Amino acid sequence: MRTLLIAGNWKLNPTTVEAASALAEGVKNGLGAATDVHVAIAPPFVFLTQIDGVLSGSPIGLSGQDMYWENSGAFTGEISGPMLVDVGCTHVILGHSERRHGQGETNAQVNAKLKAALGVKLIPIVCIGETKDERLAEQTEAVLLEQLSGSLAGLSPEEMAGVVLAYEPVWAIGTGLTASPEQAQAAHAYIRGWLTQVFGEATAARVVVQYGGSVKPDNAIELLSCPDIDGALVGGAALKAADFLAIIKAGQEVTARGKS
Ligand SMILES: O=C(CO)COP(=O)(O)O
Repeated sequence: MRTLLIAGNWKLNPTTVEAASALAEGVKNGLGAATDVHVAIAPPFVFLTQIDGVLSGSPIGLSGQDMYWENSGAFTGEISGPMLVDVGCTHVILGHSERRHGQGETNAQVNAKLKAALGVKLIPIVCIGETKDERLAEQTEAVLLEQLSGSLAGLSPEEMAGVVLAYEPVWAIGTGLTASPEQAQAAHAYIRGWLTQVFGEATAARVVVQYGGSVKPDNAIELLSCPDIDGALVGGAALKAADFLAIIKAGQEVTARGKS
């Protein structure tokens, strides 16, 4: 079985280094040394150094929320892969819908960032997912196909095996609307099928595909129990240590029970 990855995307929260440190401390203390599921948090860039210190000695991964495809140079406002590595990051989120739709980020740009991330040995978490209108127009699979083929273009099977995908239906993000386990599993099965076709069965079986979109303590078990859902990318509920820890616990329960 793939090891579940429960990751917290803090987005533009919290607004002070004290609050960010306290949140990270709460997650670290609650988790202890447990490693049966993988855990990562993605604080805002400016808090990464401080939080790397807080996480010292814990198995929790540290993630950037984005990065640029060049390593250095005249790119005002950007953050590069080597910089993330230098401040202790292990992961980086790429192509989040809030960047695709809010900042006009394209599949080609996500692909360039992905290759740069792999180049510095960061574990990329590549986000994909359809909008409400696209789902209503029955375009979900067409949108996933375009995002998968564009964002993951040119990867070898070995590189692909080290990439995490996050299926985040845009209509479920921050809305309290969660994809039903059936809807989520169907999308994940489509993604796994595409991976099998393009990269082969052995690689597809290794790729961790998270679900994201209003994951909460009370819906985590049923989502994480789905055969092709290998973790969660958590937004709002990752801002309360107790809620995030409860989602991690759900992952640990599913892991202990095993999936069919
Ligand atoms: O966008 C998300 C994680 O990247 C999900 O956010 P919410 O959990 O707040 O819906």
